[in-house]
Amino acid sequence: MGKTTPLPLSIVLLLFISCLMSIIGKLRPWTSLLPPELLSLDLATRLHIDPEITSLASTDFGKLVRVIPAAVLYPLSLDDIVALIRFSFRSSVPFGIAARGRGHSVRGQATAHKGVVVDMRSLDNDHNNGSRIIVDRSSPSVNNWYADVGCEQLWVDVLHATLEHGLAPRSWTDYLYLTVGGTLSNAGISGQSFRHGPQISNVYEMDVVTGRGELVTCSPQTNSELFYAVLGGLGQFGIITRARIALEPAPTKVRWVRLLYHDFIAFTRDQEHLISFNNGSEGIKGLDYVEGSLVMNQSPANNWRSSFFSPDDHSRIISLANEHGILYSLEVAKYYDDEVDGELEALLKGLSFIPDLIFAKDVSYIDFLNRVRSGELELQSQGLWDVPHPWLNLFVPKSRILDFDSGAFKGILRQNNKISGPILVYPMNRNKMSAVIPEEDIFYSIGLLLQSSGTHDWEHLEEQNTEILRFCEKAGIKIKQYLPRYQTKAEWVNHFGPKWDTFKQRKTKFDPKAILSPGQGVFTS
Ligand SMILES: Cc1cc2nc3c(=O)[nH]c(=O)nc-3n(C[C@H](O)[C@H](O)[C@H](O)COP(=O)(O)OP(=O)(O)OC[C@H]3O[C@@H](n4cnc5c(N)ncnc54)[C@H](O)[C@@H]3O)c2cc1C
Repeated sequence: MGKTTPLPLSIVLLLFISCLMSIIGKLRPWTSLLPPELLSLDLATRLHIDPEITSLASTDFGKLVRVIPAAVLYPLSLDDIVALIRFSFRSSVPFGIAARGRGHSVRGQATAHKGVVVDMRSLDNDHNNGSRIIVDRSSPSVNNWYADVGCEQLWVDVLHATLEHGLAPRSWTDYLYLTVGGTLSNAGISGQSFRHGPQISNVYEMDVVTGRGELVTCSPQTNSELFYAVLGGLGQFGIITRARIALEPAPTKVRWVRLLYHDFIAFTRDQEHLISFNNGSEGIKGLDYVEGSLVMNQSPANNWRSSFFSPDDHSRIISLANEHGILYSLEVAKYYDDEVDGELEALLKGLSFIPDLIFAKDVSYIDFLNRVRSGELELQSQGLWDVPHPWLNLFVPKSRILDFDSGAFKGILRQNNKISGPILVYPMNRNKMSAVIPEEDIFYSIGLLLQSSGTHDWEHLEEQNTEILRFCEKAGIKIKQYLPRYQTKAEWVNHFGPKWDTFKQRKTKFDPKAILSPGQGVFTS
């Protein structure tokens, strides 16, 4: 055996110091940003400070901002979330905590500067024995059928689990790969909202961990203030861990129809007529889904939201859009099991779409609800999904929608010709909506779902958004933003309007140290 020579003392010392430096380097975020006592908690092994992990949690689908947290918690159970919030609440220097669903916000709403991001998806683990979606249809009344759902669950998984019982939620988002907790913190809107209200209007009960670290069950009957605060509450009052979602019998098929218009007045008149038959009013059951979108040069009729038209129809529509500058595509759906022709014909009778430009197809209920997924997968395969998304979502009062069309659609968007992505426009009823909306019975949801072609050229789309907002301000169009991220307190106060005082009082009650969802920027700059 060869003789081993001991390393010179200076090298041993050097190695020791470099090891120490690397450990201190790793610990630095703890010691400098979070109280070191956090390490003594049970959950410490599930708190990660690795720069690769904190970097992933520093941005979102929008790819417009970057806010680095001190750590990311991968909770094993609700106890971890309770312990973390309680710790921050009791600490002399509380730190921010943000629940992160899928991080599909676009302006850093699920981030926590120097705080802790809680990766909610990790609750979907073996520890919970796959019991995070439980369907109950034991009641004789359909109005009492529900699913108890963990808020880290994706809506697509809720759909599959409930369909096994022949049931499904009533209200949806267009895209299903969003978490239940994430959309319930905003509103969750789509073409069903005119009829059933947004997703936040279809919840019976929730479990919430408040900013004091207390786990509370709330409903319209019990702890109702917390219940109404949390739904659409931008994550400001508590982390939702379970929601009881209203269900209805699921249909098997959907007749999906698109009607094209060149006249915006006729288009909106028909949309408003169609949403007037909601929930059996005037003895007619009405449609199950009503939306609409613009068709123009850089916003083609087929896009990632859905490739509805055949190639031949698509070329025909594009050449007509070029001729008119803009076309408007009214999109409706009627659910059914056996027969739909007569009922649908009666509903669409007398509408003023361009003769012959009506297109229909029959699809399964699942394929209809999950219609955006194939477009997403295609963009992903082309490397065009993970690009900046400077989205702008607005609610515009019905009385000013024609002015909005002239100034924003026919004016700014056409002149700039910078559009790239779907542009949605569809009406909703105030009486179904509890989120922040304009002061009118009917208002339009406008979604400018734009994306940049590369990673850096999004500024010009953002300038266009600013131009649209300035136009509304100058023209006195009292819009409300959906999913906003304001920079100043004055803007938030203006956003909430008369609801601001209640919002603030509830914050003092449920999260007095302003720990939760700091990325929204409502109570933290
Ligand atoms: C492709 C795409 C399509 C979309 N389509 C629609 C649509 O049709 N309709 C619609 O309304 N919206 C739509 N959205 C927007 C979507 O509703 C929001 O992005 C929403 O935030 C859901 O995303 P998320 O689950 O990733 O939540 P995140 O972005 O992770 O979180 C959003 C906010 O909620 C908070 N939060 C997350 N989970 C919880 C929880 N359990 N408890 C309390 N607070 C929580 C976060 O801290 C953050 O402030 C779409 C977004 C994308 C990217």
